[in-house]
Amino acid sequence: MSEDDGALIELVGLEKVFQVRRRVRGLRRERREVRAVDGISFRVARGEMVGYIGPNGAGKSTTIKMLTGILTPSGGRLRVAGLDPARERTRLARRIGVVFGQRTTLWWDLPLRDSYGLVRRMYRVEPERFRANLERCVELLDLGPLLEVPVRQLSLGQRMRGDIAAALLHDPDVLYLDEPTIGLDVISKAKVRSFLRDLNAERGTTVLLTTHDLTDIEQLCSRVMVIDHGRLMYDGALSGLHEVGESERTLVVDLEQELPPIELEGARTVRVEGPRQWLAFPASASAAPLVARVAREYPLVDLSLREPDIEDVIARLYVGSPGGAGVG
Ligand SMILES: Nc1ncnc2c1ncn2[C@@H]1O[C@H](COP(=O)(O)OP(=O)(O)OP(=O)(O)O)[C@@H](O)[C@H]1O
Repeated sequence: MSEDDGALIELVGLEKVFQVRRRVRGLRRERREVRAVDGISFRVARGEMVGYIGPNGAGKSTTIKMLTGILTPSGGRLRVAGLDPARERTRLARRIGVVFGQRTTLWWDLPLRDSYGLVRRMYRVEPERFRANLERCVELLDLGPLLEVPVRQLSLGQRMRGDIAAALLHDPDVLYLDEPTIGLDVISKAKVRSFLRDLNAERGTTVLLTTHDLTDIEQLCSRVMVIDHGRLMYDGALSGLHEVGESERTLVVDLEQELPPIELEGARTVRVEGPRQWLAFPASASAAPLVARVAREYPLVDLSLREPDIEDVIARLYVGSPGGAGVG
């Protein structure tokens, strides 16, 4: 791959196998292989913002670690910004930024400003560029009042904003975000999301986002990849998940009086509460014939249609996979 064809990240049949030793019966040990990433291929073009989701243990972190060069793949090919991450880790570090929601890359005892100074020296960012980038991050992430505060005194939301700024001071082409909104309150989440949207729109920064919060994906990513058991289960628009997840829509009907569960072909009554009943039917089917039949055969007062909840769709997708688990 060259960077000219627009792909900034390219994986071809990527694999990572861990050898784990388990103690079995007394002192005997058994070797076991864990295929954490089991032949994954995808391309991410410059400027894309892609969600990378899956249940716990699916292989997301292992993929990200290979993309940053921390782990060496067991098989397959991998290029990021035209570089081989494991072999050219130092050169790659100048092109990527990484934010882990669960841990900070900042120095606990130092005020944010000093942490940023260290980042500048580590990445040898030119003073002018550093000043401009810092100014921009401070303004957009509301960091002004926090610059002199030691990191250990920051709230989780403040620290996360501080971490995001630290990952961007050297103008990376690619930003990996691992659970960037985990544990944040509603306002902090909104701030982080709006900053990432602006960053992507204005700078064209390519973003790969791992999250368990589907609102992050809904609000930020036009494309989502679903991984389970180290394999790519889905790669496409978030809306397309409804089709592969065999999701259902729900017709909520209010009848004139309490009645036994409605029985109609092509729908099943999933809930009855007094005169209100919930009818589930395949999301791919049209609602019109069902509505017409309910109206014809039952004393109807009102009705409404509910679209499938994306969380349900993804949970279904995981459950449908071999040995699948629930949403992590
Ligand atoms: N260093 C390691 N040694 C052995 N097995 C590992 C190692 N790192 C990860 N694994 C295993 O590889 C599989 C994938 O783990 P990974 O951390 O990539 O999943 P994940 O999708 O990031 O999960 P989570 O959402 O819980 O962070 C799991 O079965 C895990 O136990």
